[in-house]
Amino acid sequence: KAHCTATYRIYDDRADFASKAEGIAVGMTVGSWTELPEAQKADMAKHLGQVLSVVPVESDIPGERYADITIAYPDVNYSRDLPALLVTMFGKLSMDGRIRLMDIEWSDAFKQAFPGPKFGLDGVRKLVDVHDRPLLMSIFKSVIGYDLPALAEQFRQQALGGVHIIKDDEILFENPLTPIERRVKACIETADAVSEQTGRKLLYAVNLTGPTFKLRDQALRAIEAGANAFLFNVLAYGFDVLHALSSDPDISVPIAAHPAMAGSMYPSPHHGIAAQLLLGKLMRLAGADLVLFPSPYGSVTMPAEDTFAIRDALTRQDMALQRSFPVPSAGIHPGIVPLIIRDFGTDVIVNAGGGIHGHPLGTAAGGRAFVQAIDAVMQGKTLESCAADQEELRAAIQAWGVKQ
Ligand SMILES: CCCC(=O)/C(O)=C/OP(=O)(O)O
Ligand SMILES: [Mg+2]
Repeated sequence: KAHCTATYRIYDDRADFASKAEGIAVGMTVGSWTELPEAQKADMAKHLGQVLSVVPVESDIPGERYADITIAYPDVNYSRDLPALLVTMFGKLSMDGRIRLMDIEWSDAFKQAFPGPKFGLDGVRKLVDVHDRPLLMSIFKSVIGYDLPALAEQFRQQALGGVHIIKDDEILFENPLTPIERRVKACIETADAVSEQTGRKLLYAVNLTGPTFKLRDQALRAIEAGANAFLFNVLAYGFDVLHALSSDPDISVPIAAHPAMAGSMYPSPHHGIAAQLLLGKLMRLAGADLVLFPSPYGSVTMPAEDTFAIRDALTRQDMALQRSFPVPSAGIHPGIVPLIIRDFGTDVIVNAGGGIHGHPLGTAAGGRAFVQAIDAVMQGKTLESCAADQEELRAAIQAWGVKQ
C-alpha cells in the first residue's frame, strides 16, 4: 500500500501517547473505526491511517514531556499535490494543541508528480559558469521609490563588484516606476554591458509578484523581456504555486525561494513546521533552485542546527531530485564568509544587501570585499592576512570585523 508518512512531536504532560497517535491516525483519515459496521470496515480499511511508531521522551521540565509519533497516510486519500497532502497531515491537527510537524517522507507514487528544481545547484553553476567555489549574490537595498535610471545604476554598481547574481529585495512589487518588464530590460541591458567589460556572466532574480492567476503570464512576459531568474515569495502564495511555476516548461529560468512569512511557522518548539521541512524538503520538492533562509550568525538568525538541517535537506543526494542551492542570509558581511564556508562548504551562495551597499567605499567595493574574502578562504588564508594589501576587504573588516 503506497503511503506518505508524517512525523509529529506532541507535547503533553499526561497523555497516553499511543492512544493519542491512534486517535490522529483514525481521525485524520476515516474519522472513526471501532464504531463502523463490520461490513463497512472492509471497504474503509484501505483509507485507514496507521501508527508506525511512538517514541516518548520523558522530560523533568514541566510541560516538556513529548513523544515523536510517525503516521502513515494512504496515498489513496489525497490527490498528488502538496495542498492535499499538507491538509491531510496537518490541516485541522495543526490547531489541536501543542503539536509540531517535524518531517514528511513521500511515497514514490506521490513524488512522481514533482520534478523538483529545474536547474538546481548544478544548473545554476552552469548558468554563471562558476564551479567549486561559493557564488556571490547581492540584493538591491533600498528599492522602493526608485525610478529605472536609479535602479539600473544601483544594479551596475552591484555588477561591477563581482557578484554572480543580483536579486530584487522581496518587498519590491509591481509599481508604476519600475514595472517588471521595464525593470528586467534595464537591468539585463546593464548586466550585458558589465559582462562585456568583465567577461563574467550575471543572473538577475527579478521578484515575480502579483495575483496568483496572473503569475504565469507575468513570468512569460518577464522572460520575453530578458529575465534570466526569478525571486519568489513562496510562503505568501503556497508551495503549490511554486510547484506550478517550477514544473512549467515555458518558465525556463531558475527560481530563488524567499523565506518571507516563514517566521510564522517554524520557530516555536511546540507548534508549526520544522525549519528543515518548511525551508528544506518542501522547497526542494516544490522546485526551488535556490533557497534563502536566516543564517546562524547574521541579523535575523536561526539556530545553527536548524540551518544545517536545511542545508542537508536541500543538498542530500538520496532524493531523486536536483539539489537546491543553500543561501544562508540576513546581516551577512565579508567578516562572516569564513564561517559560512566552514559550515556550509563551497556549495553555498553568499548573499548580502547591507553588507554590500553599506561598505565604507561604496557598493562596488562591497562586492569586491566579498570576492576578496571568498578568495582568501578558498586559498586557506585568514581575512586579516589578505586585508593588508586589499583595500576593500580591509575597509570591510574595519567596519564590521571578522566573526569568530
Ligand atoms: C533571509 C532573507 C534575507 C533578506 O531578504 C535580505 O534582504 C537581507 O538583506 P541584508 O540583511 O543582507 O541587508
Ligand atoms: Mg530582503
